[in-house]
Amino acid sequence: MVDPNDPVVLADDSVIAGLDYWRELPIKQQPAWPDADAVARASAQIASFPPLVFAGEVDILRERLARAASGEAFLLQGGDCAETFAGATADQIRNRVKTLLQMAVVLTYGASMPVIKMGRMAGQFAKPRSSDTETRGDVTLPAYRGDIVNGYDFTPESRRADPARLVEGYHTAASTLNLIRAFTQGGFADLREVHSWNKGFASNPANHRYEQLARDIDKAIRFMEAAGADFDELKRVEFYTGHEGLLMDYERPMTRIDSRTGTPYNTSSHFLWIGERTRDLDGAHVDFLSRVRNPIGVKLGPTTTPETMQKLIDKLDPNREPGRLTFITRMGAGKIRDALPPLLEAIQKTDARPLWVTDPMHGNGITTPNGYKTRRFDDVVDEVKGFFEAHREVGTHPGGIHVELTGDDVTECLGGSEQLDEAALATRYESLCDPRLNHMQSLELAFLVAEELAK
Ligand SMILES: O=C[C@H](O)[C@H](O)COP(=O)(O)O
Ligand SMILES: C=C(OP(=O)(O)O)C(=O)O
Repeated sequence: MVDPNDPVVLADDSVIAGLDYWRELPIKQQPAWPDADAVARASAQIASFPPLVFAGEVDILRERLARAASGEAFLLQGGDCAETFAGATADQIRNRVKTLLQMAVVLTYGASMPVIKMGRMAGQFAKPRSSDTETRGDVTLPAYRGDIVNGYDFTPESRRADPARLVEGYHTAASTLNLIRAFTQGGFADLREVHSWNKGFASNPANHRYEQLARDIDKAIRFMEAAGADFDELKRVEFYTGHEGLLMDYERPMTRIDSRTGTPYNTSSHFLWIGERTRDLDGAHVDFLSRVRNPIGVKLGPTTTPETMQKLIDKLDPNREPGRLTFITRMGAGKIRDALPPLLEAIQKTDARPLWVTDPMHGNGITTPNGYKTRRFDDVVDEVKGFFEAHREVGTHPGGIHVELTGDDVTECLGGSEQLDEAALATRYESLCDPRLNHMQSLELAFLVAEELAK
């Protein structure tokens, strides 16, 4: 039995109270690994690999998120529902980064507000599922839990949880992050490249609107350059990573002791969130993530009560540290206007000031008669509007948006100005789990959010 205050001796001999107490607690959504020794070997190997992100970067992000929580910045968080190993190609990573940069420009320009850019990238490999199994015809197999656990192909071999995937997950995250860093630090993300981010995407109304905005930005930059401004600072952008902190056999060995402060940081990504299915107050995920220094997000669905919210705050942010806690609401378009205001009102009566972010995707899932999991773009837009309305009503800050998106022209969500219909879903549905906004729908959403922010 582990005592929550017992010191835990880590591989590097640092001693941290309670870091492994989660092992004593109920835990959800973990794979049924067939070979415990192989998992232990894979975890030990990961523990010996270098960190993917550094504690100093994590601290800067916390400061940035604190600004968003107080209404001085806005968080844009987006990327695949489930990253795949095969999808970690230069083209796909670049398209996602370009899409996020374009959205960030639309938001920054439209709302005159700094935008914190964060990819659901370089680690979003593990998925919680509604059911442990999937049945097709008369065959039942383990559900696909993300590439870091098992394969998507519907065969017993592929669906078997394979610990070697943990190590592959680390390497895929490392190469993805390497490319992200090259794109965002090496000149590609320079604001003077604002036009080139639009290149390669199919012509559509959102792209045209973007081109117009890019021309305005260009003009402003040329004017400032002529006036002697030094734009070297524009060459690099801060870009952070985040994923669901779900798979403990990956997250625990990626947690290291910061040599500066002697405290634990999860070095798999800058930001981690706890999902709607694993945010039990007495569960393993909340306990473990309460003990790392990274900024932490928690998904809040429509049944969240003010009492639960308060307990999550006390557990995850006992010191009320600015930027530490983000609530990501995913209520559903039909529920947000009723479900969110009571939470916002309750928080106003406390000393807590979390960052509020809307996830307009996860409460709006539907399945079409032809069997596709999808979302209506109109519902996504409606939830975003409901989020802003609720904050305006209560007087709190709408601080960010969290979306599942891709830079590719997939057909996974219904609607948008291309008016994708049910038949179109069959043409390019590529997500292995939930449907993502395509490039155009993502840009359209950014324009809408910019308008809401500017109101
Ligand atoms: O992304 C979120 C969840 O992993 C996903 O919605 C679960 O989908 P399922 O209900 O098909 O398991
Ligand atoms: C599983 C997810 O969301 P939620 O926990 O809100 O269902 C997700 O964001 O991938």
